[in-house]
Amino acid sequence: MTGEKITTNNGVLNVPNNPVIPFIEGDGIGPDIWNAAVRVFDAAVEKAYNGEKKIDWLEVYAGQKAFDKTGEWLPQDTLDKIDEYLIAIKGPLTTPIGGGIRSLNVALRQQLDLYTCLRPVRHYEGVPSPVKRPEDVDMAIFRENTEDIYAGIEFKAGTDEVKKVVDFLTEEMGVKNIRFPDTSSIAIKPVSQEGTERLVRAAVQYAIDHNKPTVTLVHKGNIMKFTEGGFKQWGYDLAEKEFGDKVFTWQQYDKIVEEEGKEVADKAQDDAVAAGKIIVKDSIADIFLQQILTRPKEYDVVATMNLNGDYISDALAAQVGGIGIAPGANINYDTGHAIFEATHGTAPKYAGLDKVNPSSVILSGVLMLEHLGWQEAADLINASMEKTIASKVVTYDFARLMDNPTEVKCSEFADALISNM
Ligand SMILES: NC(=O)C1=CN([C@@H]2O[C@H](COP(=O)(O)OP(=O)(O)OC[C@H]3O[C@@H](n4cnc5c(N)ncnc54)[C@H](OP(=O)(O)O)[C@@H]3O)[C@@H](O)[C@H]2O)C=CC1
Ligand SMILES: O=C(O)CCC(=O)C(=O)O
Ligand SMILES: [Mg+2]
Repeated sequence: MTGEKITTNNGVLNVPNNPVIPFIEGDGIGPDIWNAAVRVFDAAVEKAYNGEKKIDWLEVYAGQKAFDKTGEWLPQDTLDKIDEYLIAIKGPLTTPIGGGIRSLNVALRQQLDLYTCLRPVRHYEGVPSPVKRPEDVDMAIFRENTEDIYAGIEFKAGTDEVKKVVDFLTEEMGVKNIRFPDTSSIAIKPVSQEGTERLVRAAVQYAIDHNKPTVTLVHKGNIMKFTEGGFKQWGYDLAEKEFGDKVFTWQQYDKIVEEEGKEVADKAQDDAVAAGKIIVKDSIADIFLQQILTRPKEYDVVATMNLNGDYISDALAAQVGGIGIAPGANINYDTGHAIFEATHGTAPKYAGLDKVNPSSVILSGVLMLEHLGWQEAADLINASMEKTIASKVVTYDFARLMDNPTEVKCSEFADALISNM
């Protein structure tokens, strides 16, 4: 290992020319996409900086590969290394359904307290899409990454544990509406003011930094009044308290309507827009899922809880070509820790076939390069991605939706990206 550590000073990253960056290859299609992606990253960095900068990749283990080597699915050494080197990148990891280990992806986010899952969604010209105007989709999803039902607090039907929970709820808390108490599993959904505030703070700051006109708080607060409704309330309060005259919220709008009438409120909102303030609004999750299809232009930055964010990110990805091209990052803006990762999973039926689209992990790497301040290398990959797709050289997922494509393998798509840089 010849590289140096990335460090942080008062929230500002200090990136050496040869940073050590840990990577987790991932399960299933992980090795296929990682082997393609790493060549693209190295080529872009080499070309952008003429050899002055170079990433020193450090493999760390999680998932099946870790288990085969160490008998553990998520070794402490992996967490320690990411903690030490601050920035990492990973492929997808398998989570069994209905039993077995809990998600390693979620464990990494929780144990390193990577409270923001940032998933920007935009269209690359030429990418096939099921909607008429995919170019209207340009959103950044801020998904809370440590709370909600992803906390994994669940009690299985038929166990002594769930019986205790049901007895406590019915006997001590006066709960009368567990429909089938003897055969229910129970899950707990913690959503906190602190968790909400740090996520919404990051989302509004992102809107300011990236010149985005709106932030939308997405919730199901009509039904889950204190968790999802709390998220909405704490989110609005935080925006008003910490961002003052940089924002105008729908909560402020409603108050003006109540006190001075709708005309005055409309004028206040128009004035706020004219003054370049960010409009902070909210939407209930079900109608939001309709409106991102019918009126995507109305949404820019989206702040939401863990489960909503998981659903919304795959749904939005579909509108711009699917999860094969949807990048993501898990970030703690306070400590500087971040793990960049594809939005999709391990797609086991394609594992080892050198077939799938590596763009999701490649564009996650682009987010990482931007995060490091290596914009020139990020720009090279973005431009090459656009050029390659425009020339219809694509993997199977895009090829099946295009007229006259040149379908290439995962590794060949990486070759094309490199030669088009
Ligand atoms: N962050 C992570 O590590 C994540 C892990 N997972 C885990 O992955 C496993 C499998 O999950 P599953 O729900 O099947 O979802 P996956 O995302 O693994 O795959 C579902 C489908 O999405 C398409 N797809 C996925 N990746 C690509 C790609 N790179 N290029 C092109 N198409 C792609 C394929 O569609 P088609 O069949 O149409 O070709 C695939 O069959 C589970 O264990 C799950 O828990 C899931 C999500 C995230
Ligand atoms: O951890 C998993 O297996 C799934 C996670 C997931 O779907 C996501 O983060 O988008
Ligand atoms: Mg998901």
